[in-house]
Amino acid sequence: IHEKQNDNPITRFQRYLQINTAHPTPDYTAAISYLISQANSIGGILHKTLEFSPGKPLLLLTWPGSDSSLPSILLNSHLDSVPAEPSKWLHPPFSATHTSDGDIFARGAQDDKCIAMQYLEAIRNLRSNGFVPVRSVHISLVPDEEIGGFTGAAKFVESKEFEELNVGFALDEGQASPGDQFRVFYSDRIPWNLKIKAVGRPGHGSTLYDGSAMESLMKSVEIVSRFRESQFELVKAGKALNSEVVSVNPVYLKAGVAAQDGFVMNVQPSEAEAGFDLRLTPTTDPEEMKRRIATEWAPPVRNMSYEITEKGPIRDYLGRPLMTATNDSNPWWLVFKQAITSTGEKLSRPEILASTTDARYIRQKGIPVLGFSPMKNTPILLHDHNEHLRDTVYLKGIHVYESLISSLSSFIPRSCRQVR
Ligand code: MET
Ligand SMILES: [Zn+2]
Ligand SMILES: [Zn+2]
Repeated sequence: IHEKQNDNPITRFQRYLQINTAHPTPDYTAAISYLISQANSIGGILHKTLEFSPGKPLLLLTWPGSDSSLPSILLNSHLDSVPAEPSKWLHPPFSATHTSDGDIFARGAQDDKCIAMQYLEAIRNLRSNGFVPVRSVHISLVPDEEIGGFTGAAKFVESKEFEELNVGFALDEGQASPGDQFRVFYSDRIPWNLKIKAVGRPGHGSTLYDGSAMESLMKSVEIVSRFRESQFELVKAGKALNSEVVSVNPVYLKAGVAAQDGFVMNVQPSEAEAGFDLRLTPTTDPEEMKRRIATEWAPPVRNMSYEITEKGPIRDYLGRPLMTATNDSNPWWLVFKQAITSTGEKLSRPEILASTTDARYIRQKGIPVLGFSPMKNTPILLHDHNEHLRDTVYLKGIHVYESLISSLSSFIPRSCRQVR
């Protein structure tokens, strides 16, 4: 009884949540050694730690299948979390406090440490029921997703270790569903970091003159805001989901001598800059977006310049948008859907994810990936204060993964069945 109290699915989840994996100093070493200890306690799971960028370890766990010639199943989860502001939380963000209501409070409870532990718990249960997978099941626990994945998943998918996995289908994180149906994501939006900069003649703070850096930048901010509104209107009118339009949100403004100390307030600066988080839909024409930025948002006639940092790929290796088919043409989709419905659960219409995940790097290789986090009747709290997950929702998710992992790992396409 004592052991059960101290070691059960909830306490094992809490222990993972208590490891501080927040940027800028995520404790990858502790997270990985904890996950290895969990894999060891399950038994029959191989582990390998890879390091593609210094100080950025990646853990690969493998539950070997009985037929290693078949493409494998990959379950991905990132190790890192975004920072939290502890003073704004009801419970410390790395306490993993379990309240009397059943909620578990922690940064990472939804995004996305839940799925890593749920994958493992599902395998633990399947193994103790004597289930043996046909296809190998791999779990990748990757660093640095929250800062773009360049030093994590992006390097991993280009490695010989990844190629050797021969992945046929992958699951990655999704997002909570406030309603009674699970959500599933077939694509992500594409993040661009945009900086626009204006230069102009400096001048006395009392003078009205044309073409100051501030005036130019403010004109641009207005134009960007109008574009933002045009997109938001479509959402508000119910014509599109958030994830089906282009979003642009200002994330910083930088200008002026006054910005440094606030004392000198009589100088109009010679440079002014704004930064935006821009998210394209998977089918947005990137060239058209660039033309808009160059001609309307940062035109040289207003002495403006811009810099776009594309955070990851836009098209796959064949030049197609990074989208996974969710129709009969994709047998994995049918297996996925069936595995969910067989647990008595419902799936809502497949969506594009408004944010962005490491799934884009795997899709770029031409591998089908679905974004899925089994959290329903749950408020969407990723990156928010008081991120939490209900214990019953977490436990239900383990059973959903048992169904998914057993179905996906034993799936044999019709064309192969005859030969066998
Ligand atoms: C900018 S790369 C993606 C980081 C994070 N997952 C986001 O969507 O914002
Ligand atoms: Zn995430
Ligand atoms: Zn996140």
